[in-house]
Order: sequence, then C-alpha cells, then structure tokens
Amino acid sequence: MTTILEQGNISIHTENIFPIIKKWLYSDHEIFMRELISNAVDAIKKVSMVSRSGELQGDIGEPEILITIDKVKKTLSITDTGIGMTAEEVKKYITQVAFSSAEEFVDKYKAAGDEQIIGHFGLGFYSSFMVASQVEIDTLSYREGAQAVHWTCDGSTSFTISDSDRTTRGTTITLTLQEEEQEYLEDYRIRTLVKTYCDFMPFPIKLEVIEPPKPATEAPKADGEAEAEKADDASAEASDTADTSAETTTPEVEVAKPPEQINKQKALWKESPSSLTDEDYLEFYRYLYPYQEDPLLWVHLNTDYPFVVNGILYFPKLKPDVDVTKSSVKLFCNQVFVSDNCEEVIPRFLLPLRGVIDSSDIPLNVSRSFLQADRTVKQIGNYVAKKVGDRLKEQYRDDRQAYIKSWEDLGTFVKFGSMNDDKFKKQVEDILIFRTSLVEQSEAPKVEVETADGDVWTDKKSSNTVDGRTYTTLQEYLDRNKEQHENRVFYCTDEVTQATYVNLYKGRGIEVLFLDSFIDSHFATFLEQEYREVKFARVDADLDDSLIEKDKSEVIDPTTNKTFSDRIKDIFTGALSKPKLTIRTESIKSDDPASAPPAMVLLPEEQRRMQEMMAMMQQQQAEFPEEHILLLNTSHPLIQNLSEINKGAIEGTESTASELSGMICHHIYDLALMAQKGFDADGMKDFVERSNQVLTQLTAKK
Ligand SMILES: Nc1ncnc2c1ncn2[C@@H]1O[C@H](COP(=O)(O)OP(=O)(O)OP(=O)(O)O)[C@@H](O)[C@H]1O
Repeated sequence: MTTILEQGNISIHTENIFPIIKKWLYSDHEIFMRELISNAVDAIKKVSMVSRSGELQGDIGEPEILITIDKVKKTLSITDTGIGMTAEEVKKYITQVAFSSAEEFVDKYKAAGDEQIIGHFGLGFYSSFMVASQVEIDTLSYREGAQAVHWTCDGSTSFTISDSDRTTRGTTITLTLQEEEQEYLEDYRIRTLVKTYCDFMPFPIKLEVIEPPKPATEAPKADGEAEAEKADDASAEASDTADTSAETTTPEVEVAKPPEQINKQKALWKESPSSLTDEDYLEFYRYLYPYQEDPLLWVHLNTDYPFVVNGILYFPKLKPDVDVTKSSVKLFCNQVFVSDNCEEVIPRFLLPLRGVIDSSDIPLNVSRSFLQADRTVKQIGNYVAKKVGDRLKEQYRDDRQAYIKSWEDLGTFVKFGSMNDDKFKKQVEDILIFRTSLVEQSEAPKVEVETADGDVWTDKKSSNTVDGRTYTTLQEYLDRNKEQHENRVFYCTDEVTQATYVNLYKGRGIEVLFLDSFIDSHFATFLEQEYREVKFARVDADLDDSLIEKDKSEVIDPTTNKTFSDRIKDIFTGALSKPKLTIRTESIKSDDPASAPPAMVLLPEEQRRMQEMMAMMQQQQAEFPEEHILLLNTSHPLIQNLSEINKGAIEGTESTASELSGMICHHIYDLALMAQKGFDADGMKDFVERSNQVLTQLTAKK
C-alpha cells in the first residue's frame, strides 16, 4: 500500500489557469503530445549526459519512449527511459516550475492579442491538462538509492505525492483522458500526432495498445481465421483458448498489441552532408512530400555560429499552379516539428522552396510580427539566401548542363530573388542566364569571344547548350554584340508567334534572347534600371536599322507625283480604313525578298510595356491596342503584285480588281496581326471567308 507523503497546493497566481489555456488553445490541444515527448527526449538525453560524466555507473540501456493506449482504463501514458525525478525534483520542477511557466505562457499569449503565436512552445508539462482530467507521474530517479515517486493532480491547484513501487529508472506520465478527449485513445490519432510532431525525434517512439478483454463467449471460428488472429495478437494463448471451446471464459490478460516503433527517427538534416548520397536526399524529399516530382537541387544548411541552423532546402519544379507566396518549408526546433511553414523566417523569394529548417535560435513563443522583426531571424533569413546563392553558383560552375536543364524553374527563383534582394542579386548576377538564338559551335570553335572576366565563350565547348538550346549571360551577350548593337538587347517573348521577327533578326546575324517566362517582362525592366545604359527591345517593337535598306532612293511617278511607297500606303489606308493604325513602308533587307515577311505589325516598346503594366494593375490580360504600326515591306513581291492589281482597279480594266486589292490588303494585315494576337470568333470567320474568296478569284483568272 502506498502512503501519501504530501498533499499540497501549487503556488500560482492565477487561481485556475486550466480553463484559460483550454480556451486560448482550443484548437491546439494535441500539442500536449509534442510537449510530453519532448520532455521524455530531454530526460533521455540527460541520462546519457550523466552517464558520460561518470556520475552514473554501468549500462544505461537502450533509449526508448513508449506510448501506451489503455482502452480499458481510458488512459494514455508516455514512458521514458530517462533520468527520472526524485520527490524533491517533482515538487520543484513540476509543481513549481511547470505550473508557473504555464502561467507565464498564458500571460504572453494574452499579450499577443489576436495574433497567432507561432509554435505554442513552452507550455510544457502543463499542456497535458488540456486533455486530461487527471495526470499522474510515476518516476524513479537515476540517483543511487532513490525512492520512486508517484504524483497526481486533477488540474486544480492541489496535488498529492506518495511513494511508488516503480523499479525501473525513468518516468511514466499517465493521462486519464477527459470525456471529450477520447480521440487520443485511437491509435491512428496517436500515430498521426507522432508523425506530425515527433517523427524525427532522436529516439525510438513505440506504441502499444491495450484492448478491452475479448467477450466471454465467442462463436467458434474457422481454422484459417483463428490462425490469422493468432499471428496478430500479442496474447497467442488467449486466442488458443478461444479456439478450443465456445464455453471459454474471459481471458485473464487484456490483449495488447506488441509495441511498434512509429517515428522515422532519422533527421537527415542533422547528418553530415559528406556522409549523404543524392539518393538519401531524394528519399528524404519523397518522404516529406509524397507523390511529388523529384526536386531539381538541394542545399544542406549547417551552421553553429552565430546562430544554430540545420536544414535541407529543396528546389521543386515550379508547376504553374504553385502558389509562390505560400511556404511549405517545415520549421523544427531541435527536431521537434513547430510549423509547416517558414513564412516569417525565409526570404519571400525563397518561399516556394521545400524542406526543413531546424533552429533553436528562432523564438517560438512570440507572435508572427514579432518574429519578422527579430534580428536573429533576419540574420537567419540572410544566411539561408546566401547559402542558396552559393549552391546555385556551385552548380553553375560544376554541372552547367544540369543547371541549364533546371533553369526554367531555377530561373524564376533567381530572377525573383534578384529583384527582391540586392545582396542576392549581386551574388547571382553572373549565373543569370537567358536562352539565345545563337547557335553555339560545339566542335572546334572558330570564333572565340573573351568576356569581361577573361572567360572564353567558345572554350566551354557545348557546355552552354542543352538539347539544342543555347544559354548565355547578359554580359556575354552584350560583349559579343558590342560591334553590331552596343547596349541593345533584342528579345522575344513567344518563340512561336514571334517566329517571323526572330527569323528576320537571325537572318541578318542579330542575336535574340528568349525572355519567355512569366517573370521576364518585369525582369527586363528591372535589368534596365540596374544597367542604365542597356536597353531592351522586343523583336516586334521596331526594326533595327540594320534590317532596313535605308538609302534606297525611290523614283517619283510624274503623273501622280508619288513614290511606290506612297502608293502602297494609300492602297492600305484606303482598304483598311483604320484611323488609329499607322502605316509605314520600308524595304526590308534580305538575300531573298520573298523569304522576308510582306508585312509586320509593330508595337513600340514603351507603349507595349505601359499597356502591360496597366493590365497587370487591373489584373487583366493586356488587350492588343488599336494604335499600332503596320510595316509594309516594299521589297516583297506580294506588295509589288498588289500594287499591280490595284493599278488595274484604278484604271478600271477589271471590275473585281478593286475588290480583290482590298481583300488582299486585309489579308496581309491579318497575317501580320496573327503574330500579335489570335482571332476572335468574328475575325476568324472573316479570315476564312476572305481566304476562300481570294482563292476563288485568283483561280478564276487562270
Ligand atoms: N519525463 C520527464 N523526465 C524527467 N524530468 C521531467 C520530465 N518531464 C518534465 N520533467 C521536468 O520538469 C520540468 C518542467 O517541464 P516542462 O515541460 O513544464 O518545461 P520544460 O521542459 O522545462 O520547458 P518547455 O517549456 O520547453 O517545455 C522539466 O524541465 C524537467 O526538469
């Protein structure tokens, strides 16, 4: 029989903090599990410390945390093989410290007002009262000759301490669950909790379930069924007896499933990077984010000074539906899960990264806004950004092909990061690459271009080309094209629709960059601000002088007093009758005039950007503006033929000539416009009808 050693009152200022905690943390009751298991982990760590220091002699045994669900007694207990406590320690740490720190926690929580506190850490042992009507501690200290202790409390301010007959070192915390908290007797609930909060705790966490006894009588079972049950049940004997006769009495022992480890335990981020293989990292990623595509790249964070941060960050493939403003990096503190986002900790541009950050230097018992303003947290954010930049540079240097292959996704981070963080921009500006129309000479390079750093472009052989797509840095582009168009960057945002323009440029040996990701148009503007002397122009903004026959003098027709260009302009102006359209004529340089386009629609760079910005502000798709330029290529045979047909119309030799000339004008314009925008339903209908009419008329002539 146990004798009560002491009954007492817990000295706290708030009469009963339990209802307050219950109210404040209503949705977070489950954190009691994290708190109790953290205490168990600490206790086990302490026992190995005292063993190492020689204070405790002999074998300390295997560390283990055992969770027992007792469905009969409706209790949940957590047993550790840790350091244990003496009666004095229970009084000091539990009745004084634990309760007063809970009180302190409530005060802080109140002070935070409506703001959410990030981790609800620090509530500690007291959090068990959120789910339990009674909490018992059964503990035996490691100290020689220690007497085992039993402490019990019902959440009020009074407690009882008595001797216990426990003989094994360590502590068992037993919670008698409140009526409305019976969910914690379900093993799936406990498994989920352990997986969420304690999966990576450094010791095995096992689960055992004590089921109610089987009913006294049971219908005899078929042999196979009974066999299967035997294998399942811990108490094989109980099943055996149930099998032999229908009159079997209630088994003496309750059926307990053998304890089974339920946490993963290996926190990969705590391991030394040199001991890990790519497969280890990938396997860990797949464990954290099941059914997701493998990541592109990862960074192992590992520092002890001036703050402690461990972690692994992965670059995922950026699916279009990824919300880049949401973080899914999991935050841990000493391997204990805190939160499934790190929004306040890692820089905004790195939010789409995935993985784990573990730091004991991130204050957790604070509101989110406090966290954002915290100096250490800011430093940690900078550290993370720096490590990410370093890792990208390393890959650019060591495995250019992999870097290029991942660029479509990596590029978004890098560009977004450069725009958001000046330090990061400086770090990555040399590894910011763009796809180019340049065809890199992979074998025996004939031309070698030296970049500012003394890098020889062709020296890298095919390293900047992957699957026939070649990449370049901005500096390399500018250096290569200095002679032809200093500080001017020609770019294309849609390889398909802008193909005519790109081909024209390529045909004249002008290098075009492909800025075709969603972030690129902002990025080009950003780069112009950064490099004041550099100007970006989309291939369809205007035609570079080198593409136009500038000094081709034209003959003036004495009867009309007009040049050929004037005539063409008049024909189109009359046929299209679009007052907002500017019609311009040029002779486009080309070795074969028929291969250059007969007409092109141009939209000046500034005008287009303004349009895009307005559309973005109104969160709309940019409409193609009515004010634009139709450039007609007077060297093209089609334009020349059109002039002839039109001449017939004017001279009145053919009745349909005027109609045909008008239709051809519309057609040429439509074909040029196609590079800028698709047809709407009416436009499509008109285009098809007109195509048929033109073809009919042309074939009728034959
Ligand atoms: N399983 C255990 N074994 C040994 N000592 C324990 C155990 N659980 C709690 N303690 C003692 O009780 C103290 C108070 O625990 P409590 O969980 O309230 O706070 P804490 O663990 O110190 O801090 P935190 O606020 O981070 O939880 C612990 O510091 C420890 O000394």
